[in-house]
Amino acid sequence: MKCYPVPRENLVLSIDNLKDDIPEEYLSHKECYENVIRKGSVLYDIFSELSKDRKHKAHQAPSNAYRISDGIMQNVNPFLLHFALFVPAITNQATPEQQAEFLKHGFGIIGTYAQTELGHGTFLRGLETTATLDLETDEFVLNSPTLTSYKWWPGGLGHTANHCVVMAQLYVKGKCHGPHLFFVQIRDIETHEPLPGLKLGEIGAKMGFNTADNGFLGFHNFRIPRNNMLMKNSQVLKDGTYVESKNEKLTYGSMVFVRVYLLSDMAYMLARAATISVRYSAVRHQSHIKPDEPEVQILDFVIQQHKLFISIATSHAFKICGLWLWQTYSKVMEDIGKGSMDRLPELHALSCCLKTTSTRDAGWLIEQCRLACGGHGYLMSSNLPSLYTTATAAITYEGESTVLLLQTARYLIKSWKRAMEGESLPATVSFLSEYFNKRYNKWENTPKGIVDGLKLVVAGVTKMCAESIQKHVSRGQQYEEAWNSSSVQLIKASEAYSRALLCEVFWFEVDKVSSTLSNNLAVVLKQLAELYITYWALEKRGDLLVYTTISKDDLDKLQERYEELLALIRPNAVGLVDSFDIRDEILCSTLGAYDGRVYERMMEHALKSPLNAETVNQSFHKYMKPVILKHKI
Ligand SMILES: CCCCCCCCCCCCCCCCCC(=O)SCCNC(=O)CCNC(=O)[C@H](O)C(C)(C)COP(=O)(O)OP(=O)(O)OC[C@H]1O[C@@H](n2cnc3c(N)ncnc32)[C@H](O)[C@@H]1OP(=O)(O)O
Ligand SMILES: Cc1cc2nc3c(=O)[nH]c(=O)nc-3n(C[C@H](O)[C@H](O)[C@H](O)COP(=O)(O)OP(=O)(O)OC[C@H]3O[C@@H](n4cnc5c(N)ncnc54)[C@H](O)[C@@H]3O)c2cc1C
Repeated sequence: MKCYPVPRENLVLSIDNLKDDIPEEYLSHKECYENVIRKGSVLYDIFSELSKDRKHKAHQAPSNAYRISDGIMQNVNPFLLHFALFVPAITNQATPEQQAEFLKHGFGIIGTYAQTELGHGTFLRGLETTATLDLETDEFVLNSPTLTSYKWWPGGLGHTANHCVVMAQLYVKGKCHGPHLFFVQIRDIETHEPLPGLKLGEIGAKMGFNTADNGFLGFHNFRIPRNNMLMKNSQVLKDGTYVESKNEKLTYGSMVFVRVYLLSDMAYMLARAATISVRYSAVRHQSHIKPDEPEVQILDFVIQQHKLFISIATSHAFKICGLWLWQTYSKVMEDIGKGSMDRLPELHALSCCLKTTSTRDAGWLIEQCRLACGGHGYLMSSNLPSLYTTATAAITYEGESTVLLLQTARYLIKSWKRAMEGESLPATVSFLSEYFNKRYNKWENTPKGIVDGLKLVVAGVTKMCAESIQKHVSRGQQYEEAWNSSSVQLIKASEAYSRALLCEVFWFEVDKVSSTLSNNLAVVLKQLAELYITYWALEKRGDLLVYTTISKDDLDKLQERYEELLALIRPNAVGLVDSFDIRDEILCSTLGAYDGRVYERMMEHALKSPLNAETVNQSFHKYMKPVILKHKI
């Protein structure tokens, strides 16, 4: 994509529309939506101008351009779903002819991804919306047969989108073929009124994501052409013949795409939080370390470093693992294009557990960054509350975290069985065979040794799960019941697996590139990678004591090394967050701006509160005064 400034004369709306008179947090729910549409429409116009030469391609990494909207809107862009899922669903699931047809208007249509329903989000096979082929008219008839079948949650569906990709149960000649995707227009392009046969609205205020305009949608005998089913993988022919996909799970491909991408997105969210809290901790002086010396920068407290440096390290871990996972994704998609589905289960397993761990970690680490800013972190103007609610939404959307971990566990158990049967396994799980064949070394107190130890934990917990399932089966439970009985341990296996993966990929990728970097940079990157791995070894010390030969003495040495690393990173901490290179306009934080004018910015922002527009609020005269006067002696 060419990144030149768009000439103003090419834009329908003035760039001045991007400015806010009142900070977003003081607006009502409705005003907030209208405000982000005002700003979002300018951005949409700019993005479409910038993308004019960019051809939509399947499995293409998202452009970073959308980061700009993080600065323009402190909340979520209601057009996000258009870029994040609507267009990718079409490019990945539609035939080339359909893509040309559905995307011919480019940015002239605004779409969303309507899959989740009131009654089902996780269990896709349980979705109730139906798409029934009418052979006579060559159309599908869409219906929402129950209240629980209403689409519920899609971003931008409430008021913004005029099209969507809908997941519905496909019925042909009375037979259900399971969930399939359909391209559906939902609003008139000119009037924006919902089309007849649809019931459309917004689902109401949420914990965060409030400007995402999440909506509901019901269908009543709503007709679309047969060709509107996305037919790259499976087809319905004019005579009603159903042509099966090579793998029915390819329909879930758009979710895999976003799950893979979320790792990089979480790296960025965490970089923003770390930048704010590390800069603030360098500006703020409070309390003494030595009683007779001046008050210190709070960043000099080792416990503050412990709270914050893990966020810097984790952001790098996610960024590097995100690239690795993206490359894996691209390779698997290329293979699928050539007809080989061999690595699809592995990709699914990797993307499920890494999406879960990265979103969960980002959530609690952003919260930790907020707490590390004391009271001021609680202010909306710090931007940490907003970062937190946006990041934690990702723990649930695009696949609920427990559910996705159970998907990875399924793969681990299968792989364990294959190891027992002597089959060779993909590189990402080959350590299970080594464990089964008892080929493991004595504990080694190095990053590589820790990575090996974490893999032993995965293998040990996976073995325990397999035995637990077997035990329940031998006591008379069906396999699926035994699975449910063992689910606490299965989650543990998946969590351990994602931690081992993150540590391994981070360490080995940094090691690999370090020879190409300047010595200074290589040293700092390695310190961050080692900090990350040592942090997790100490956090998981219980598991390491159970499943490896680590000793108390080894753990004491690791603790010592961890504290050494904090001290080594301390002088570079501000430089490290500066190197994330996030502009103040995108950081949107009174606490974290580059110039360190924390207190001045806080006061300037406080004065923007509508309550400060007058010295006495009218509610005083209306309500307080009569009460005060009544009780006045
Ligand atoms: C300017 C540019 C801007 C660009 C912007 C980019 C920005 C990105 C940032 C992100 C922003 C996102 C915004 C918010 C979006 C939220 C959207 C949503 O939530 S949308 C809604 C999201 N909703 C969800 O995520 C719903 C979650 N639920 C699900 O995905 C499924 O129901 C399920 C996977 C849980 C089960 O499915 P089910 O059919 O019951 O399957 P079974 O369990 O019976 O397993 C049978 C076999 O299938 C296998 N397999 C399964 N899946 C896959 C796969 N994908 N593949 C391969 N294999 C798969 C499985 O391993 C097993 O294998 P085996 O063991 O037999 O060998
Ligand atoms: C901010 C936000 C934006 C969203 N945007 C979109 C969108 O654009 N488009 C869209 O289609 N959807 C969207 N969603 C919906 C989202 O994808 C679903 O909410 C999500 O997939 C979780 O499904 P659920 O709500 O059915 O949770 P549930 O599955 O009902 O989860 C409830 C509890 O049940 C547990 N549970 C469920 N099944 C199992 C199981 N098999 N084993 C063990 N435990 C289980 C879960 O772990 C959880 O604890 C969005 C959601 C949010 C919060």
